[in-house]
Parts: sequence; C-alpha cells; structure tokens
Amino acid sequence: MPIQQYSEPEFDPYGDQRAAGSLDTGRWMAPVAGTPLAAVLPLPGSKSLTNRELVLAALADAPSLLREPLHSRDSALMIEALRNLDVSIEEREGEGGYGPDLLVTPPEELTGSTSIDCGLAGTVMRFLPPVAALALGPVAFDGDESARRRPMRTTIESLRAVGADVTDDGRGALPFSLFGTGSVRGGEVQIDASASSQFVSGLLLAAARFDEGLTLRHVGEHLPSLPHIEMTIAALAARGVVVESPEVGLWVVQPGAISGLDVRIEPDLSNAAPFLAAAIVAGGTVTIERWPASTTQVGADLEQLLPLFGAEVRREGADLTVEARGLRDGGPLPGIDLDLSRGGELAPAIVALAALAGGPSRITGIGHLRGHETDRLAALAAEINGLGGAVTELEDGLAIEPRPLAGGLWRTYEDHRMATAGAIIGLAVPGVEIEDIRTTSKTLPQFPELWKRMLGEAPAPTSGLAF
Ligand SMILES: O=C(O)C1=C[C@@H](OP(=O)(O)O)[C@@H](O)[C@H](O)C1
Ligand SMILES: C=C(OP(=O)(O)O)C(=O)O
Repeated sequence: MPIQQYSEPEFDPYGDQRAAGSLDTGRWMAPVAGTPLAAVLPLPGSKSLTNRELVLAALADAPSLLREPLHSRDSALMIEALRNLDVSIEEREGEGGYGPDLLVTPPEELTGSTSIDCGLAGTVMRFLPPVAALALGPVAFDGDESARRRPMRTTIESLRAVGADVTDDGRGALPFSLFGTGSVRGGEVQIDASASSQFVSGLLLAAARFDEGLTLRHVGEHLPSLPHIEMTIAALAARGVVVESPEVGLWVVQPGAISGLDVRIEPDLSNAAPFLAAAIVAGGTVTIERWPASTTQVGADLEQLLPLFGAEVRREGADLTVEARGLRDGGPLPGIDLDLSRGGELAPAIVALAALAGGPSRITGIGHLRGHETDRLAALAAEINGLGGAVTELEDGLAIEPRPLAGGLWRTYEDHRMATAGAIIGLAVPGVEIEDIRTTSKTLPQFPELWKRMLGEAPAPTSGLAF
C-alpha cells in the first residue's frame, strides 16, 4: 500500500496526538512492542538525493522532472530557496502515491536580491551558497537558532577563494550574505572538510558552472561521509558532468553544462534505519519496499551493520527484510565496536541499539556529529544516561556500557534522528516519552504514522522487553 502524502489534507500524521491533546507540544509516548513484528513499509524519497537533484536541476541547461521526491521540511526549504532565486518549480501529479513530482525549470539567469531560510538543513546551508554566488544580486542566508551553531566556515572561506564576495561576522556560521555578480571565477581551492562532507558536495554541485571549473583539495585530518561525496559525483555524472578524482581528497571539475534529467528518487535508506532496528528490538520481520538494487546511499550499509546485532538481512526482489529474534526471545543484543565515519547519519539508530545491548560498545569516527542538528554525541549520552544508561563521550564517538534502562523524558534537541533513536529504545523500555516527535518532519513527516503501522496498531503492553 503506498504511503499517503503528508500534505494531503485528509492525512493527519499527528492524529493520535491531536486526540491525546499533545499536538501543541509534540510530546509522544513511544509505544512498547508487544508481539514480534511483521511489517511491510513504504518509505518516501531520500533527502540527500532530492536536495541534490533540486540543486542540479536549478543549475541545468534544460528542465528536469523529479519523480517521487521527498516532501518534508528540508526539501520544502530547498524548494522555497530556489524559487527565491527565480527557479521555477511546479508540482506535477505523481504516480506512486508518494506525493507530487516536481518539474524544475532553470531561469535564464539566477537572480539574487533575496534571502534564504536554511531552517536546520545542512544540505540547504552548504549546497546553496555556491548557487547563490552564481546569481545576480545579494543573497542573505540565515536559519533556525540551532542552525547558527552548525559549522559554516569552510563554505564561507572556500567561496571567497573561488572569487565570491561574502560578508559574515567572523564566527564561521550563519547568518552571512553573498553578493553575486552572475558568475564565479572558480579555480584551485584547498579546504578542510573534516566537519562535514557537505562542504565538498556543495562546491562540486556548482563547480561546472564556475568560469574556470574547480580543482578542490581536502587538506584536513578526517573526511567523513564519503558515500555522500560519491552520491554527489554520481548525480553529476548522470547529468553529463565528469568529476575526476585522481587521489583521495582531490576532485577536478571542468567548466561545462549540466544537463536536465528525468530522474526517480530512491527511498530514504537512512530513514529505514529506525524501522529495521525495530525488528532487532521487537523480533519478527520488517520489510522496506523499493530497496534499490544498487545505490550510493549510505543506508545500504545497514545490510552489513544490522547483522552485527544478530539480525538476518535478506533481499527478495525489490524488498529488503530484516528478521531477528528480538530481546524477549533472543536475549540481550551483543555489544559492538564500530567505526561509523562513513555513515554518521546512521549513528543515532545504531547507538540506540547499542544502548539495549548486554555488552559494552564503542562507536567511533563520528566526532563530526557534534556539528549536526545538535551535538549528537552529547545529546545521545545525556538522554541514554537520563534513562539510567552509562554512556561516555569520547573525542570522536561514544562508549556505551550495558545498564538496565527505565522510562523517562527523552529530549529531542530539534533533531529528527534523536526522536527516532528514542522511539527505538521506547520499543523495549516502557514510559519513554519523546519530547517533540514533530522534529521528524525534517526528513520524514510520516514517522508517527509509519511507526504505528509497523506495530500493527496493537495496544502497547505494560511490560518491556529489555533486561
Ligand atoms: O550530503 C548529504 O546529503 C549529507 C551528508 C552527511 O553530512 P555530514 O558529512 O556533515 O555528516 C549526512 O550526515 C547528512 O545527513 C546528509
Ligand atoms: C546530519 C543530518 O542532516 P543535515 O542534512 O541537516 O546535515 C541528518 O539528517 O542526519
């Protein structure tokens, strides 16, 4: 059954909370899993693919059609921002039940004299400044209060290095302004992308439109989220732009045109993580439909990661299924020792599972999560410890000791993945109350509805599964 589109008036993803009177606050009592799961779930489009394709469509030399794109706060912010730069984005009836497709028509010339609200979206704040630098006229960037804490210095300094005029207050963060002249010189640039792969992706997405193209070298200590850079390179290749990478941390893009494209967006495999993790906690099976046969999405790593917790992962046609015995029948999960630098986006779900394990875990390579929607290392440690856990922050990760957990408030820090991590723990621990489930609208507004559907709408039992 296709998922309903969140913007359709008859669909209310917060219906339960409205009935319970908690809609105004977003408070959400995480349901405990009673019986083993047997869920088959559709998932909406990938945030990372949708926002890349929107940017590339805006820079292309012909219209593009995005089929089955994500419709969420992050994609809405990207659409709004591009419209402010004079890009035409029209809704077209979609086929799969995932909401409208998007027809994107680039303007003759991108126009500034506008402002861009980045919300809390890393893809908007790191991908759009190079686009705005190509526009004619000033563009002011700002975002949510918490967005002003996310690292932006590399974007600001690299744009100056390619010849753009940027003014900021020197904090290396939002807000800042660009004064576009209609073109960007480009050329050779060195950056430190240790804090985010999005600094690299943002420059590469626009580089073919720079007068001299771009030779970009990463000189920092870490390069996180490599699959997201590969996703950028693949999205460019599909539009006729070759990114040469003669060595790790060096990318060369020649100046040239970006083609229009008719492209179907894959489901968001990172958003599959909490649902697939649920099978490990509750037992039974969770199946995600339309799992791509091959992909650059780091969520594909779940196929290797979830078996570390004893799950079986199998593909049948276009479905991916995770089957597990669950805490009730299978006992505590094994602890794990993992470098997650490739897939920091998956860390909150993996850490939630580790918090339910019977042995110690270390998850490293994720120091850059301190610059995500919130400082995710501090937030995960604080919230798990608040339920009775024993999590220690490391310089680049978390160490998790096994402890029995008890219910309590799980704060969400405006972070969608904090909310879903709390929901995973709440499957096994009665009384976990998520502070604001509405944060999931950043990339998956249907989360409460899908979670309920996954649980078969069974009434929550009173006893937990863990320990
Ligand atoms: O390019 C992208 O679409 C993303 C890159 C990653 O950012 P970081 O490298 O900052 O972790 C990822 O965590 C984020 O959710 C999306
Ligand atoms: C880090 C994330 O988002 P953003 O694109 O805002 O960086 C995320 O979704 O986990």
